[in-house]
Amino acid sequence: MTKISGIAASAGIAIARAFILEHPDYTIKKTAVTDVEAEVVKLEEALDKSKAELQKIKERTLAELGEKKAEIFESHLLILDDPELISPVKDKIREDVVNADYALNEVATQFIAMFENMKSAYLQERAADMRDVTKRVLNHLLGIHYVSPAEISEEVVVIAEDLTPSDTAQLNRQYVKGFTTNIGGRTSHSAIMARSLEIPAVVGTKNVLTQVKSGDLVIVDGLSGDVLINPSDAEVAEYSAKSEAYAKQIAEWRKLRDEPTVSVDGKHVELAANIGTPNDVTGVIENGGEGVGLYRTEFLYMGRDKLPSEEIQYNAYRTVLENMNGKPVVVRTLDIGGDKELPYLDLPKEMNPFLGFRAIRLCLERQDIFRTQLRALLRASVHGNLRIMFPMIATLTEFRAARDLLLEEKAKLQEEGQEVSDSIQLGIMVEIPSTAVLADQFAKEVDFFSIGTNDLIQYTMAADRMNERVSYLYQPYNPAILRLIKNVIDAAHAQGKWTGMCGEMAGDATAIPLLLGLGLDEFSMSATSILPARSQISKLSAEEMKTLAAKALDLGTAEEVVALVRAIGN
Ligand SMILES: C=C(OP(=O)(O)O)C(=O)O
Ligand SMILES: [Mg+2]
Repeated sequence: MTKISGIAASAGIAIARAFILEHPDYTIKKTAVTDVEAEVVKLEEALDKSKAELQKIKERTLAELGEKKAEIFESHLLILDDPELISPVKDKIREDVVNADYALNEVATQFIAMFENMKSAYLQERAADMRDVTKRVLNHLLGIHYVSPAEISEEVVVIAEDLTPSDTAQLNRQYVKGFTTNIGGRTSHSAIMARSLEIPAVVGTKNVLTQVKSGDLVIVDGLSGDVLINPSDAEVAEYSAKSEAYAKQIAEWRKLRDEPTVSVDGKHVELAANIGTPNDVTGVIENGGEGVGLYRTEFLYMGRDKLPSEEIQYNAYRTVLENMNGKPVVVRTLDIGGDKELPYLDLPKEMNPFLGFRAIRLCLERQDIFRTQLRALLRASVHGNLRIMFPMIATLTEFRAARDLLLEEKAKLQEEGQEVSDSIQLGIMVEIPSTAVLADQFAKEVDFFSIGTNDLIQYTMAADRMNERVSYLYQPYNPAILRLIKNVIDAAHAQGKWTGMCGEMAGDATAIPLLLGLGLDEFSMSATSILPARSQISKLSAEEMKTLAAKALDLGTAEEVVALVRAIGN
């Protein structure tokens, strides 16, 4: 057995065979061939293998997920049978005397560009199908063995260098029992999504990919951050018992589902959930969330080929508001950039994407994108208790500019006779130190703050949240961070406003006593963290935590703060 350690990113234990997920290299070279007919045969064989594969996937999808989801594979099969695509590829092989993969790639690229430039949304979407199908055939031509995360159909633990948020979104919980990666941190977006999918995960192991072979038995302990490769029978038994104990603990927490969140001395706080898609609302309700404290709308913009229309967005926002049944829902406007990319926006590569053209900076420049989202939100506002929040606000001027666009769109909608709620609270994320420092000025103009510690910590400590090499500097408990949090909470309270926190720190058992003591009003976290947090708070005294927080603010290091909190035996 080999044991390696990483960062515990999503709780739970997974025991299954390893599935190595690697993104293939599709660099294609043009080569002059001597036997063109052999290339044509190669192409035909690759087409046949692709069709057989697609047929199988289609049948499985039909049986497991229904007709609608299986349709996509039917359309892929049709593309492979389409003479308008296949004949020009064969012609090119014969006329240009070139290799099959080159000819296919050239012809398909032209079709993709043509579809992308079509006016009809239906035809634009065909570009994505064409891209997918081409890759499948190229896999056979180039001898690449690639199975996309969506196609995994047996119980596995996924092993990868890194997972993008869109890879993670494709993971099927039924088969993917856990995952572990070389890079990433607890607040990288794949880790955040693993928590909402409730898939145990360990990230940032640095070398799991070189240690594990496909088919090895792997244990991923998302509670401790350990990964065991080819464990003994005794170890498998030990971890199975640990997994059962964890399941029992969850059942115990579930009893608190419909209870309010109150400390021993009667202080109420609100425990809300972070979500990425309307589907996540089920988890929020199952886990007793008192609201949605952060709806990361950028996932609505991912996994597609173009911007989502106002209607698509309106439906998503309305679904979340209706399903939350009057409970508050904080929707954050588009926060693209950093580790969340939108290939179809074709933005230039940046040296420091986390410090670059992202979130509100992009929205204030690309007002077409921003206004569409604001309209969709305003229209949806009549279906529940909507709160709107702007991400990455660095200056009051940015907030005012964003607020003015919102007000303009509201006035336009009302002129058009559309109903818009008059009680939408408008707040900002506090994730840039300048805003945390100047919170007293912001508090006069916003309705609420939500502290985004994932970014606030990385910007305050100058330590990339995705880079495990500097993860030792990523210190939620550093007194510098605690002082910024206190500044924000006090500034809000002085103006009669509330402060929430939607960074991962809000659900962290070591941070919770301090945050309660600092007077945080709303804690927003992964849905699965809500019940443990409720249980923890019910055993704490808010008054005592006030004293604890005051002591922590006076300490010099994160380690001293952790020791102080641990000493209360929480
Ligand atoms: C919640 C936050 O936003 P995101 O993780 O999406 O950057 C944060 O920065 O704390
Ligand atoms: Mg952020």
